[in-house]
Amino acid sequence: MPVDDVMPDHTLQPLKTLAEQLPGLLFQLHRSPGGHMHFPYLVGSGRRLLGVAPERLAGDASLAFEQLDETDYPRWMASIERSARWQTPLMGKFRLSTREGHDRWIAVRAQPEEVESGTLWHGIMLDISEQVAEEERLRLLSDTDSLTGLANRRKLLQRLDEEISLSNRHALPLSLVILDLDHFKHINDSWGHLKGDDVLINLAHYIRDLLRREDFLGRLGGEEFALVLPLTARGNAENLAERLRERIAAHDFALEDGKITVSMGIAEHRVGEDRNRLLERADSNLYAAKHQGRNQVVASR
Ligand SMILES: Nc1nc2c(ncn2[C@@H]2O[C@H](COP(=O)(O)OP(=O)(O)OP(=O)(O)O)[C@@H](O)[C@H]2O)c(=O)[nH]1
Repeated sequence: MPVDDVMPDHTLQPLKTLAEQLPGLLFQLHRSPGGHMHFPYLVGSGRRLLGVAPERLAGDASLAFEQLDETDYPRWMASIERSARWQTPLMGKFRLSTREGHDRWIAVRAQPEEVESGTLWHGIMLDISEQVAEEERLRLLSDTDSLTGLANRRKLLQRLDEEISLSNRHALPLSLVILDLDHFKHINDSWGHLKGDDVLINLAHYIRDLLRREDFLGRLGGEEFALVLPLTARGNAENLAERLRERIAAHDFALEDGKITVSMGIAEHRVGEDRNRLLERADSNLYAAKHQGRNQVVASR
């Protein structure tokens, strides 16, 4: 039953004024047993987000649902079905593409009621785009190394775990490369810590630009980086690492006559192997590369 029918006027007017201040809208959504939906009641400034005149939505809700992102649409239709069938609250969020071309995130919470003519939901939609953007900013911050802008250790290990689980499930090749700057202490000592930082930043960007999109580069810590190479067997990882090593040794990092070189240890994941064992094997190959004179790639163990 629409709100206007049950509320006295003196209560209704403040409610409407209040709703106009909401970053969203209050609504009733009706669904007939045959599946036709319409919005008998819509109030609040957020109505304009739906991009369709409320009078038209009063006859046909599908005009609003058509604005949903193509991945959200089937999900929401299924949620509405479920909520009607089990009389459970309808809740979640979806993305709306507005006419101005910005995506907005809308949160919905609605309670279904069985009525003679089908199901009637009473609910609220709120524009939560700012909160979602803030969550995304914090997520990025917690995943990013602040000096180089690469994935940090936490994110890198998380990605490695995901790739290991894919590799275990589908027996797909996966390689890990650990890359460490040679004699970096000497660079800091000779040119200062700030220059050392510049070298780390430039090296990170230089390597990233040489990689494919599927390859994942992160900073493990200090002057140590790691490359996760999905769908890459040891031989191919070795070719890539060798190419990187040569390019880095030839690159001008603006250190007057100083050159930058790197050592790398490679390990290809073995089905069933856990992350720590894989890291240990790559690390021990890196140690061998350092021990054998640096500026080289080792993939043997
Ligand atoms: N500028 C700068 N230096 C860092 C950073 N993190 C670690 N370092 C320095 O990296 C150096 C690492 O030194 P070592 O572990 O002795 O290694 P190395 O001198 O590269 O020698 P090898 O790895 O054996 O070739 C130390 O001087 C650290 O202070 C950083 O974020 N910025």
